[in-house]
Amino acid sequence: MSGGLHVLGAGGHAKVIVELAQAAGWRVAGIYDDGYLNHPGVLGHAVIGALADVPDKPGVQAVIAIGGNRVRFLLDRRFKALDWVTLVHPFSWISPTVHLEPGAVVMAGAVIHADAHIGRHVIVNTSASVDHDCSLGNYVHIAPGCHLAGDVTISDGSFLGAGTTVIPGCTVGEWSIVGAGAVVARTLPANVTAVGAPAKPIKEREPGWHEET
Ligand SMILES: CC(=O)SCCNC(=O)CCNC(=O)[C@H](O)C(C)(C)COP(=O)(O)OP(=O)(O)OC[C@H]1O[C@@H](n2cnc3c(N)ncnc32)[C@H](O)[C@@H]1OP(=O)(O)O
Repeated sequence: MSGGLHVLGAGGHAKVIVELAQAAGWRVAGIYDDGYLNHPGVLGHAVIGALADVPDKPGVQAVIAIGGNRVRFLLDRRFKALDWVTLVHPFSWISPTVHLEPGAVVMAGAVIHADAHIGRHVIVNTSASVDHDCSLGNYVHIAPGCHLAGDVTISDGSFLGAGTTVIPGCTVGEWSIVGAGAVVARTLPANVTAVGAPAKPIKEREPGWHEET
């Protein structure tokens, strides 16, 4: 932790990430955002440059503080050399059998049970629970208050809105969006937006939409 933590993004989510990092013992080394000019700062920390100014070198420890899954996917692809850290809030609980991939963040009040797998740059947001044997793919975001029962799979890039519940054994396909308050009671396909209880697709996107720049 000696060089401190470089934070990519300076919006509302960055406020939560900065406080999470500090609670976990990190010093903020710098915050970067393309809207850095005249930025008021993040909780007293200046925004020191654009994303292009991030020193993309081995040994530079960093986290992406942007809630949009596609943006985290693109930044992970852009910054090849950074050492992505995992951040775990001291007031969360994670089974020692859980595997967290680089860049994953776990907010206050979250609980992750045995043998869950948490992918790259995943956000397990405030007071979410992830039960035994769940698998969260890369760039997933489960918003505050989501509850995943056992053996659930959330595939790469998918977003679960606040308060979503997923029943045991269900899968959400890649790069799908589930509306706040939904109950996922059947497996959902990739690249859809689904809402309601039970959650049903209401919109569909072309596969690969998240790759477009
Ligand atoms: C700390 C943080 O803040 S983390 C961020 C947490 N953020 C969230 O939880 C936001 C979750 N987002 C939502 O639920 C959004 O409403 C989305 C993603 C489902 C909206 O998707 P869009 O494609 O923009 O849908 P749109 O707003 O056009 O709505 C389409 C229809 O679905 C309905 N709808 C939208 N959201 C929901 C929902 N959560 N549950 C039920 N119905 C919904 C709309 O009323 C609309 O119905 P209508 O066609 O009968 O008028």
